[in-house]
Amino acid sequence: MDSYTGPRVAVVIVAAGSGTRLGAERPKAFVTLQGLTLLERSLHAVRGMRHAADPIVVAPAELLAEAAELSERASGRPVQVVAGGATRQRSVAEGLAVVDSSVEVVLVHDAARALAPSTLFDAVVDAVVERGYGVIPGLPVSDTVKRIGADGIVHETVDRSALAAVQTPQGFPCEQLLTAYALAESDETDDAGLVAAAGFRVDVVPGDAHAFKVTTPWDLRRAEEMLTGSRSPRIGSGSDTHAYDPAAELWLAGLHWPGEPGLAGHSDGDAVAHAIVDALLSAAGLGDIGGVFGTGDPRFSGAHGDVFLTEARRRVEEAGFRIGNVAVQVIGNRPKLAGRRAEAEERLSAILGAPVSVGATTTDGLGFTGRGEGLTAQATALLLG
Ligand SMILES: Nc1ccn([C@@H]2O[C@H](COP(=O)(O)OP(=O)(O)OP(=O)(O)O)[C@@H](O)[C@H]2O)c(=O)n1
Ligand SMILES: C[C@](O)(CO)[C@H](O)COP(=O)(O)O
Repeated sequence: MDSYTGPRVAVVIVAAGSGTRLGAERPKAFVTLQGLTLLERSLHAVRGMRHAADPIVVAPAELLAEAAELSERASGRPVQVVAGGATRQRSVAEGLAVVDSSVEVVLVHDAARALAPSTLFDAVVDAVVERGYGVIPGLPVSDTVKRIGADGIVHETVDRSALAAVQTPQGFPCEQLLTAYALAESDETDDAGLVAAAGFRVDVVPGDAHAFKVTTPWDLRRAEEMLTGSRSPRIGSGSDTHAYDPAAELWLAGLHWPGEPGLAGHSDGDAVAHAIVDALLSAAGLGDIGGVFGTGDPRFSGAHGDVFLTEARRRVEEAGFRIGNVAVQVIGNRPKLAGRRAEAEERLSAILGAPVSVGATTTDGLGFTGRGEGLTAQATALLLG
């Protein structure tokens, strides 16, 4: 952003935790939420900021390469990625170690708060600039809070009007945060704790309910539901026609059909797969198969349908969609699909991770399909946001 005249901002995104309470197969920041990892979603929020901000990603040492690739894709440019430490505080310190000396405001953000909106990041920067000290987003505590003993006995009710449940991004003048980390003696669960311990003032500003931390499987489900409900479903349609080529092998609906005349084409001519790819891309607003894969690209010469379907799925998921279902109809005299319909549906559903139904019809001898010159497939795809 050449015309940007605001403060120089860096956002340290801590993504090096293991996510033991989530219990997923991958470290939490690398778990996907509607097709994008928590880390990518956090980076999208940074990218959407009104303020120009440089993200710095702190990732598990063994996932540095993957983190760099995801970060570059989500940010549209190379991103500094460093290895984290054993605690959140150590990980933040590793990120701060590479903050450029010209940076004026540093935000520290949990990758786990993947749905925190860009507006919250901007509001925190604005408040830090206006006040000249640290600010943290917080929400009022709505439950009654009790102080309890180790034995589970309730000792007292805590005055909740004096409490806030604090979130990230937490923002600070760069120098104050660096000083606090340099002086750190205690192990705090947030950055504001260290900054306050170093003697600097920190204020709470209004938080955002979307900035909740994905900690448990229940939180992940809640995040999924919020995303599903937040975008309208989208449908798309696609069709593909190929002439029969008796000299070629037939590949259709991801299956090989020995003894049947094949279909002519740059790839394997699988009209069913290609129609589905077009339906998926159109539903996501990502163009069409020719634009995405290009018939001139030698990588796709002779490629089977699963190559195109897998890449189309990756792209729609990367765009934040989940495939709801796909329906496809084959129009032509051959092959007779009925005997292998279930097999075709199973194969296509496995590739797309969503139900695919396959039907077939003829055209009563009319047109090119009726004359047995070729075959058409028409597909409709539903994407959920
Ligand atoms: N050594 C650590 C621990 C945590 N974090 C990051 O700090 C944020 C908040 O931590 P938390 O939600 O507690 O994540 P985990 O430590 O991964 O979770 P758990 O305590 O369930 O293992 C997360 O984005 C996490 O990736 C980190 O970068 N390095
Ligand atoms: C920084 C934080 O997200 C603010 O609420 C929180 O303290 C992190 O806590 P955890 O102990 O790492 O779960």
